Amino acid sequence: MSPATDSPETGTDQPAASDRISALRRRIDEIDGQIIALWQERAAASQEVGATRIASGGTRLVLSRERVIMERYREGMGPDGTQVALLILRAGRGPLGGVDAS
Ligand SMILES: O=C(O)C(=O)C[C@]1(C(=O)O)C=C[C@@H](O)C=C1
Repeated sequence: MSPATDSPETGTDQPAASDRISALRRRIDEIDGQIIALWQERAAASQEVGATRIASGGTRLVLSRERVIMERYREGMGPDGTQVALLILRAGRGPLGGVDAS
């Protein structure tokens, strides 16, 4: 670890490459922060949808809607999109999901 930062070394001794890697890492850190914030916002929205539906006598899940979402991620991200969608949907279930199997 560098003493000047909490980020690991860039892995190269070449200054130009190291500077470029550091700049790209700053952008990656920004993107990660946005992904985390969006993940949390989505999970909260999804949990409110579920709570609202249950309170009005509906079901907790709507599997046809989940299929549409999984297809959107698969189309946008390729085969890995299905796994991403499953994790996103699981986050949205939150405390409504009952016992966590993980
Ligand atoms: O769109 C809904 O009806 C939701 O409840 C939200 C959501 C989701 O996280 O996208 C969550 C559970 C449902 O099974 C389907 C979708």
